[in-house]
Amino acid sequence: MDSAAVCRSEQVSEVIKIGQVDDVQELQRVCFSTVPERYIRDGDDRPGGVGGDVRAQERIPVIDVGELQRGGEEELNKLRLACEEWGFFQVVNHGVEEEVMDEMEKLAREFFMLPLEEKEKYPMAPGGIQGYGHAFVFSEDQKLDWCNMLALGVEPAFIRQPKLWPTTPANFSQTLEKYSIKIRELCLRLLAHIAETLDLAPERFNGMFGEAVQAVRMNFYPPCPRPEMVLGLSAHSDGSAVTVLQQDTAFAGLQVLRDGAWVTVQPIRHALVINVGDTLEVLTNGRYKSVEHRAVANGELDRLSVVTFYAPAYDVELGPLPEFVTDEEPCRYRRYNHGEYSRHYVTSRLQGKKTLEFAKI
Ligand SMILES: COC(=O)C(/C=C/C1=C(C)CCCC1(C)C)=C/O[C@H]1C=C(C)C(=O)O1
Ligand SMILES: O=C(O)CCC(=O)C(=O)O
Ligand SMILES: [Fe+2]
Repeated sequence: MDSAAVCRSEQVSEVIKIGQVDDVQELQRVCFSTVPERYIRDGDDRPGGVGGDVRAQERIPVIDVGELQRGGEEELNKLRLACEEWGFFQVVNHGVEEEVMDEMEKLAREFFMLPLEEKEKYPMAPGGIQGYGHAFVFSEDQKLDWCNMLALGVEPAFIRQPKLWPTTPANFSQTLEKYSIKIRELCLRLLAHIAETLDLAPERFNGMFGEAVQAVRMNFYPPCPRPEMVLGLSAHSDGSAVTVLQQDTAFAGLQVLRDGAWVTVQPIRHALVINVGDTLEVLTNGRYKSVEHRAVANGELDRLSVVTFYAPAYDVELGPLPEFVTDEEPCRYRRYNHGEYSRHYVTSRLQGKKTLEFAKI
């Protein structure tokens, strides 16, 4: 693409038609003052839209995992409250070394800074889920997110598509392996503590997940000339059991829906953001709920997030655990196969919590 191209709408739509519809970094590079129509959200769907108040002052809870590991009752109570009332919290003293996090962030950033031709060596197939591109786009009239993404299956080995793992920058794959091992350990610890908050045996969740699925999605949000009109990432809940999100501290781009308003997650350097996914909502019969969240773009700054989804194996059958089904709390979700849910999730648009209707009774 010619970087000196004059910014006319025909040219922008040509960019879209020649298959670069999703590459917002290219749009930003070539034509910085214009945002193509497909990215412009309808009023209510915009960051400041009606019914979408932003409460920037509120803070999601911060949990000290070291304290949980030491058996701290107070911290466990904080975790229970965080899961019950927020579905979102940040963790500190989480055991993932800062150097490992920094290296992952650096290499992910370097990947997104590569020329488009290089990144396109790892293409996400249309309607696909792994590789570089835009997932969750299924029709021409669908609004697009102001985001580029690289998504990769990590564990178990059979979900990996090694051809989609970048060989540039050097060490990307090695670093992702190392990072994923540490994040997996954290997921195991967190699920054990979450089980404790529910008076379940610590191994209860992991014991039923089989060969758990772990996938990573790296989201890059370049600056946008009209950030008030676009979304970096559409509102959604995650299909996982838990999600671990690492974000840079440039600006606060992640927002969580709470009591009808969007609460901004203020980045804390080297903390990780954790959220309850749809799987835990089903297992706890809605006691802990997956929460809608979205990302917004910024006029001057870019933003990177590295997101790990941790979920049961595809062959696991799920439904509310008997402990959470009582006369007062009747069963709210049917039993289903998690592989089927994963398929349903990745073939649906990101649209709030709509995907979970799959499981609702
Ligand atoms: C773009 O990808 C996603 O947003 C995503 C996909 C995750 C996956 C892969 C990249 C490889 C194959 C496995 C899996 C589908 C998990 C989101 O993941 C959510 C959706 C489900 C279901 C989940 O467990 O996490
Ligand atoms: O980038 C963010 O802050 C949000 C990312 C996210 O929610 C996701 O990848 O599922
Ligand atoms: Fe998410």
